[in-house]
Amino acid sequence: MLKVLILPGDGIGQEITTQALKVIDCLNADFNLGMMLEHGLVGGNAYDETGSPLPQATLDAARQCDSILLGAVGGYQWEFLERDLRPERGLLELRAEMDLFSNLRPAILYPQLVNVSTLKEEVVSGLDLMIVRELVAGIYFGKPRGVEIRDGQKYGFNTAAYYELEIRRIGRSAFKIAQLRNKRVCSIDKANVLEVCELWREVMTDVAKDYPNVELTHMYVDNAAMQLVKAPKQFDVMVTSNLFGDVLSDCAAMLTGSIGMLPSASLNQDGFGMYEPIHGSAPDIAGKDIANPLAAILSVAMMLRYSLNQASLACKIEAAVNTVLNKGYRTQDIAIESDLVVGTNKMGDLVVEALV
Ligand SMILES: NC(=O)C1=CN([C@@H]2O[C@H](COP(=O)(O)OP(=O)(O)OC[C@H]3O[C@@H](n4cnc5c(N)ncnc54)[C@H](O)[C@@H]3O)[C@@H](O)[C@H]2O)C=CC1
Ligand SMILES: CC(C)CC(=O)C(=O)O
Ligand SMILES: [Mg+2]
Repeated sequence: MLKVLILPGDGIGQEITTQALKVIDCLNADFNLGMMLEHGLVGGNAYDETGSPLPQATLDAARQCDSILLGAVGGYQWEFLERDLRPERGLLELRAEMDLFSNLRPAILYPQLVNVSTLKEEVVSGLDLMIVRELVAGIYFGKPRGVEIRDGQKYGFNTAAYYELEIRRIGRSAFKIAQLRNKRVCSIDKANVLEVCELWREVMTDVAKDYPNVELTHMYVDNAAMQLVKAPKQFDVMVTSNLFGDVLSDCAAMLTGSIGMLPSASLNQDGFGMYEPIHGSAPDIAGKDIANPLAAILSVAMMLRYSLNQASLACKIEAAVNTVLNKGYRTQDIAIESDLVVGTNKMGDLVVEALV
């Protein structure tokens, strides 16, 4: 029996996870998946109920399950809490506690959405790139950090830091993935300015020696942002640090039509994973039944493929998403005038219908 911990979180996290659960229920009922679900709290909801954005019970459950499915965390009402109590801190801690250092963010343009991308068809059609983001170190975790009074005024500071081993292991993840794809890794850094990136580049170059069939190139992050918009199909695998990966993956998401289309996997050394859409809790649209649940549903597909050894069921989910898009159904974020616009719930139902 596969045990999966469900952490819907806040805002649209709740609505989109409900749709992903419909898909899991269907796979359990009709395809004998045998997935047992446990539900837990994380983020703002967890803070409201327990006083912590990552309750001990959630962490204990995370340590005892085979995989985690997470919605999203955060919301306006928690923005003024002390930083360690904020929803985002709960998610960051969960990633760190489970050592989920390898964050895979595939940006794939479904052909049905080519006209929804903000870029021209010839620039984006056929886009299939993989962003490999380091997830448990770098400036999101570096110390010292804080805001204090210096020289009679407020002074804010964070630390961008990587150990060689932290760079080496994310490098290996990227090269291994590239070996299964088009055998090209582009490492993104800012080595012209930052010492930490100088080390990043040096270590990536060294890791590359173990993967002679994969081509390694380097690119500065400012240029990478431009190239993603100018000629995104030049990339196969992009490997980068925590902050740069966070920013570049939101950018890449828009090439596919919407941030509501991008799933992700966050893996540790043993292949244990947490799966979540790359978007946040979208408080601006929460509770309106308009959020796109496809990133959450496609995150279930990634879970089946990367952690649960069920690649054929993963393909079934992806095929079902394709079928629904082929029929012209769209949530608002990926709709153009001629499409059949449906809500979050209906989109979940349509994917389930296409599955069976
Ligand atoms: N992994 C996580 O849980 C993340 C949490 N956050 C948190 O989420 C909250 C909102 O942050 P934002 O910067 O606004 O980022 P966001 O990703 O939540 O939203 C950005 C924009 O994209 C839209 N959007 C996002 N997901 C969508 C979906 N599935 N369907 C249709 N439209 C969608 C939103 O309506 C909004 O206009 C903050 O509290 C932030 O800290 C942000 C990013 C990641
Ligand atoms: C902790 C999250 C709010 C960071 C983020 O934006 C992300 O992981 O995509
Ligand atoms: Mg982000």
